[in-house]
Amino acid sequence: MSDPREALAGQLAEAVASALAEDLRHQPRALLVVSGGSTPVAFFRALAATPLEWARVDVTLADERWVEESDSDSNARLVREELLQHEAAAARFVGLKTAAGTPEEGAEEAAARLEALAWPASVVVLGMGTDGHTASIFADSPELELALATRDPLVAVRAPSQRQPRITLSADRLHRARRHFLHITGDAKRDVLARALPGDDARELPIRAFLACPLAIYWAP
Ligand SMILES: O=C(O)[C@H](O)[C@@H](O)[C@H](O)[C@H](O)COP(=O)(O)O
Repeated sequence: MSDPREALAGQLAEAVASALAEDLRHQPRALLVVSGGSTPVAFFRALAATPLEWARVDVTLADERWVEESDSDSNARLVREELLQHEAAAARFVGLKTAAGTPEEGAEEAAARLEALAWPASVVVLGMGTDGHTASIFADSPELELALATRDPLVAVRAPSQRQPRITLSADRLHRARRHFLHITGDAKRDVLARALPGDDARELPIRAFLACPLAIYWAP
């Protein structure tokens, strides 16, 4: 029997590629917003191998750790190494990390880069932590309420639970997409999602800010 997580990654890649292709029939460029972390690797590899007019696709991140791309924690590095390969190498990547020393100092330049992209995004792919965070909207961060409420595109985040300062697309900006996918695996995340679904306080479990997008949930054991 095939690995359920590999099968899920392939199904998600198929759905995302189909969404991008559909939008490219009606507009000059299509925007894909992806999350980092470990879960997306199989999805990125499957999507990278998918034929598409990638030269007309912009890719950006839902969030970024404020580290150099040489750092193994960099989401930009993950995207370049796992997604922007093969067929998808032709896509235009717009990262969130700038040369500024902190995300607070870099947010303005990063926001200017984002404004040039084809909003609303065709697709936003979210992950989720077992604390219910998504992107870098963390329940323990002092910037939580701002990230949930601001209409600014980006928020600098300093969550005590996280090793590095981060920058995240705000909930408002993440909502500016035609399609939202949640890509999670394992029983622990399934249980967190089960706890999130009946509630509505996104301050407790930030994933709740996206449960009515509508949201296509891609989960495997
Ligand atoms: O930068 C990040 O870490 C992601 O954007 C983050 O929101 C991720 O989706 C979750 O933390 C899940 O991460 P895993 O896939 O590693 O469990």
